[in-house]
Amino acid sequence: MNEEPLLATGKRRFAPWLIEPMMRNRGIYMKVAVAAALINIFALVSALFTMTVYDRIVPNDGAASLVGLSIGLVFVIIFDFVLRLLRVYFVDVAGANIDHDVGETLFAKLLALRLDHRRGSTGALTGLMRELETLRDFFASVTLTALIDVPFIFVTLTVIAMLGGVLVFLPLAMIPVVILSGILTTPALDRMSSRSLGDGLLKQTVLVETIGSLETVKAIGAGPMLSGRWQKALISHSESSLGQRLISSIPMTVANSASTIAYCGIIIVGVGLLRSNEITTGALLACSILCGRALAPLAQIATLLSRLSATRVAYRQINALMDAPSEGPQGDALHPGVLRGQIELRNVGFRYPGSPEKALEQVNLTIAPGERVGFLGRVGSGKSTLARLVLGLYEPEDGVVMIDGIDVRQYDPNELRRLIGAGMQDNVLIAGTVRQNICLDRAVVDQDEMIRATEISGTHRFMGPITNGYDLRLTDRGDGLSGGQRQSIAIARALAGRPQILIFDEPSSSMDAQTEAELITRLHPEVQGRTLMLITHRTSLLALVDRIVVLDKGRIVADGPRDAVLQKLTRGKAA
Ligand SMILES: Nc1ncnc2c1ncn2[C@@H]1O[C@H](COP(=O)(O)OP(=O)(O)OP(=O)(O)O)[C@@H](O)[C@H]1O
Repeated sequence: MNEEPLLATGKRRFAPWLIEPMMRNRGIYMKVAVAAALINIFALVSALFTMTVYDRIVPNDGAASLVGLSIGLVFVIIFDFVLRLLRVYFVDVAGANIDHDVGETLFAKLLALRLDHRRGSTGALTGLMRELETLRDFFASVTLTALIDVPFIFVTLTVIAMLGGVLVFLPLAMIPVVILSGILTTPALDRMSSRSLGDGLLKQTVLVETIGSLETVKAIGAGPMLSGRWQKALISHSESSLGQRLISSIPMTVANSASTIAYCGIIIVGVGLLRSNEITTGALLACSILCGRALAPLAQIATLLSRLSATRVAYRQINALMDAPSEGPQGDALHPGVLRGQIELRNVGFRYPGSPEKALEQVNLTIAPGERVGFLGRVGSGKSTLARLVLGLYEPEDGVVMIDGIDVRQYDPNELRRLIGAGMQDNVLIAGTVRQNICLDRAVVDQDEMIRATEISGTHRFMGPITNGYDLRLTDRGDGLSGGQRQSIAIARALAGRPQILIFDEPSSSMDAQTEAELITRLHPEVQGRTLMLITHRTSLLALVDRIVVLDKGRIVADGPRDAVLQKLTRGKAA
């Protein structure tokens, strides 16, 4: 089990993966700012309308003026309505754009992530990707526009001061109270958001693990154990989420109470001022309305602060993923057009992250173009690891792995792997049709090439005769097919496009002897002239190779012509 912590710590700077999409949307945010500014100005109008009605129209019985004012007010209300709708629309558009751009960068990063720098389990990584939604929710939230409202708090307060004099001190006094409540709760909220995210990832880990291997979980009776883990994760997550919600509600509640206190204060003090004729009734009413307007953004800022906390935690985690090293060279990668097929490992040593033992040690091996080599060795001797290093999935700790005399780290990893046909041990198929699984959107693999590959691998025999054969939809990992059928499709996938290098890791382990024998007969002409690395425990497959390399505890212990090595091994066993 991976013992690394799920959550990364530190680093707060804003990264280009977020800033650049935000900057690309600055035009939209400008429109939001203009709409928000106009909405704030219109908010003053209704208060001034009330004041005019009470101070000028009621005493003078000016019905005509009231009609005129009301018509003006209707226009203002319609404008305000349209602007509010537009504000929501623009913020949503910007949020969706940022979500799309960041999501694309994040997925590309996930694909390019060096396997030795992968943190946490599959479930935790899935959970981390979901945190993108927290970021999107923040940038697509209208609450964000509260920031634009902040300067207007002071505009509104100035109008209150002009109309009600000392009354302005009541809402003014509430501002530091609300800000202080936000500042004081932020550290606890940060801690709770971080804990809640960690607990959420733990929950996701149990969930993904259980769903991904439901059949095995049921078959081996691991349900109660996983139920226990799920219960624990649920309790922990609901506790931390509760704490998070509770703390985040404090500044919001303070803001609401502060608004009520200021409003009541204005009425109480205002009545005194009214009696001493220092203000008019209209001014008192306008001040009480404006007080609510002035403090409303504060409640929104409090909401923003609580969202900011969760967003900051999500940002840090995603940023840690973005900062992890990517595959391929730092500078310009080499783009191999074709490969000759020469493979060389020079003094290669390799250790899996966190493992005390080396999986490979001082491996020296040269495979000439067109040479077909079988790899034998006991369980855990390092055969699959060798294949992973040739594919550039991991980097060697010592020495160098070269293809056609070039360090594999210099190549563009995707292009290199497109030129190598690989059938790895687990034969995982991707959700989609059988055709998609074999062709993988590769231009070089047309329908004829697909059929040619499936005829060799044996897939055509079971997919050809059924109605929707190649369009049969597979669920993720290829569940719904037998192990041997999955293996056959994986072989077709590797052969399609006639790659110059072929790597097979136990290609026939799930096949019966008859199917395997037929596969060997069909593969024989196919592998001629290609470089073949064939990892196997089955001696029957060795008919395909001319040379055998034997590994033991990560070292090469025998290397030579097939029959000579096999004889040596048989003699060794007999002795
Ligand atoms: N992803 C991994 N993380 C950590 N250690 C690993 C990982 N994969 C393999 N190992 C370890 O590396 C060593 C070599 O494993 P490898 O899979 O290369 O052996 P193998 O010869 O292919 O075995 P098998 O015949 O069982 O497939 C083993 O000790 C194994 O425990």
